[in-house]
Amino acid sequence: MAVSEVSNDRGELRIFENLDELRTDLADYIAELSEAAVKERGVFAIALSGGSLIDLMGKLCEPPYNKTVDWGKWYIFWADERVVAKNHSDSNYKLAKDSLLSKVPVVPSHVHSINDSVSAEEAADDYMFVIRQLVKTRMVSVSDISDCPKFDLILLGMGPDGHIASLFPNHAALDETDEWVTFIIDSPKPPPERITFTLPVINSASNVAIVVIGESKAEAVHLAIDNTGPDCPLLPARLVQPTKGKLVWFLDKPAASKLDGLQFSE
Ligand SMILES: O=C(O)[C@H](O)[C@@H](O)[C@H](O)[C@H](O)COP(=O)(O)O
Repeated sequence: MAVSEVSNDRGELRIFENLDELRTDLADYIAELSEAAVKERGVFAIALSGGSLIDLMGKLCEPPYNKTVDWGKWYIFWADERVVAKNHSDSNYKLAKDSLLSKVPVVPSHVHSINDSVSAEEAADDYMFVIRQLVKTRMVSVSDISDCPKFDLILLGMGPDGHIASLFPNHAALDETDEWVTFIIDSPKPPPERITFTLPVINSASNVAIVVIGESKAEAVHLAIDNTGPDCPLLPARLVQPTKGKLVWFLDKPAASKLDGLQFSE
């Protein structure tokens, strides 16, 4: 149960007393969206990120979710990936596989990780091609206002600098509007080579969740959510504004500690 739930023009904020409550609510949220998408479209297209998010999704491997979620209907993607071998400890695919995907009955052919044997540029092109094929067969929906894929859910973490996926502050990748997937070779967070969904794809999703824990992110959470002045830096996380979809923030109390005017109610 969130200690505070508020909705404003930056989406719905769910703030939790402790990580166990956050984990349970996150699992419920994902399970409910999965059920709704499977009912409506027969499949659930979900994109993951790396970092602490994957550990926070851990409850999905436990009862009741491991049995009640329709895992066979999941189509799994990455909103961003490090361009390393799939068995490398930096791989977001490996992180998700080891901690989550290997513990639930997903269909291996529905797990769409990047081609790890080519350059970052080729991996981005290749990933876009893969997504395009799945849009054609409507395993991934298409936005009715852009030609972008419309994922049922995109899950993001956020760094202390306000980056989401592999879209970093002041990086040219933030301005990419022609491609669905782009690449960078100078990530400030190692490793340097990454591919990432672009903002138009993120903002075309039906649902986007940004999951942030820890005091080191409190300032970025404030800058990404509160109505700050024009002199404040424009963080990538602030540019997450789903056009028609719904944005939900999952925060623990330390991450939420610098939000303006927050009243914690029991
Ligand atoms: O591959 C990556 O590095 C991630 O996708 C990245 O966007 C991550 O989600 C944030 O950096 C937050 O990571 P933490 O939650 O571990 O701080």
